[in-house]
Amino acid sequence: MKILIKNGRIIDPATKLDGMYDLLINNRKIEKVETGIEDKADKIIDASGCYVMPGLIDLHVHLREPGLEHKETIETGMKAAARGGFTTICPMPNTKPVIDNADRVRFVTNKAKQLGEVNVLQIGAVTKGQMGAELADIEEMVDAGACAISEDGKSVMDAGLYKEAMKIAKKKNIPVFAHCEDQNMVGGGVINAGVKSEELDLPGISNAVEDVIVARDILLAKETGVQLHICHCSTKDSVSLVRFAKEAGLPVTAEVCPHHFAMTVDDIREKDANYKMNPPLRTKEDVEALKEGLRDGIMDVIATDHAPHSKEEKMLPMEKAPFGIVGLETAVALTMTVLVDKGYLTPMQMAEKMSYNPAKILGIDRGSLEPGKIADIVIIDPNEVYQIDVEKFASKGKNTPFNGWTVKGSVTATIANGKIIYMQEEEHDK
Ligand SMILES: NC(=O)N[C@@H](CC(=O)O)C(=O)O
Ligand SMILES: [Zn+2]
Ligand SMILES: [Zn+2]
Repeated sequence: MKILIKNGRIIDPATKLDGMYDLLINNRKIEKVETGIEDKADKIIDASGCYVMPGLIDLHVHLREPGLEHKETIETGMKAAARGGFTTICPMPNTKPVIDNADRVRFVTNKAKQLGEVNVLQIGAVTKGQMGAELADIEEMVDAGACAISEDGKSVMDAGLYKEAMKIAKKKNIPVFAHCEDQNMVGGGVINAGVKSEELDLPGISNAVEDVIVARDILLAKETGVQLHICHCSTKDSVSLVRFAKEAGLPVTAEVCPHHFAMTVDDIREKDANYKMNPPLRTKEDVEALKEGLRDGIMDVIATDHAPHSKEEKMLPMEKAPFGIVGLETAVALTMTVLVDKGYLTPMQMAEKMSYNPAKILGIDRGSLEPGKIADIVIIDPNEVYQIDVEKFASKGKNTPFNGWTVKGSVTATIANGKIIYMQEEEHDK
């Protein structure tokens, strides 16, 4: 099967190529990237006016299977990924049961392989049942294919135990993905602590809840030498701490989620649980620091933290509803609209943060458009203006505060392992 992508703007961080070229896919691999390719192909895609980037890699999603299929399944999550331009996704282990042994890693991996072409790399838990008391079977999980370990949903509060896990991760040459939240400081908080939480009479979450664990985990990475990736950074001081770690030469990387740079706590107008996520939406000052951190290369990755929940769960009062919003099908639009279109990031930097850097963190041979590589590709129309409509999502989760937002930038096609897994058909509503 040959696919020829004509007239696109090829943006490839691996080769630093940014220009108008054609790209030919042959037998699941990229064969050549040149001007005026005239080879016969089974399918020709006209990418005029579009960006052609390496397929996006999301280091942080929640697929909810096994056990929480009413929120999302591996299948619906993979469809949402394809629609969002993602060719590789890393599901977190906070399912029911928790992914804390080799069999469960294999269960997700095998099921995903049967279902389609999106590359699904499972993350294993740090402790058994994510209970924080006893280490999970980390070595066996890595041998079964786990790409990283994480306790996402909470922090491992026992620093001694976490340090042991880090030593094993270091030995097995995998990164630790850290959810940073001091359990003893949260105090039932639901949104950012400040004027808004007082106005809405809701318990608040201070920045320090995140920052103290970011600092601790960086110091643990220093002591163990483990590759530490800090999930969903939301505060100004998180950015400063990551900057400190990088200046000290530590193997630390960090991610920012679109909602944390696209909205502030002031966007919460009423008690609507679609605005409830962990960490919470922060202040303008924090958002500015996150955007600058992304621009300046301190923050390496944009990941979605796609966290689907059912309508019923999100209809509950703010204090009772679960934390989390969906993100796979809005990430490109929000990144394009808020960062690229506004000049914070170049398209090349976007490709770095959504594909090239995640591939490097995982140590996988993807995230590049170089001839010879696996053909994982996303085509993005940077100029299409439309409204986000949750009813069009492939995800079961419709929980997002961005429904109805007017955005600029859409995914027109996604190709994984040389196969077209999504092609935009309908025009979006203007
Ligand atoms: N981010 C969230 O608000 N929720 C996530 C857990 C997590 O990422 O910490 C979830 O699993 O729903
Ligand atoms: Zn988390
Ligand atoms: Zn998460």
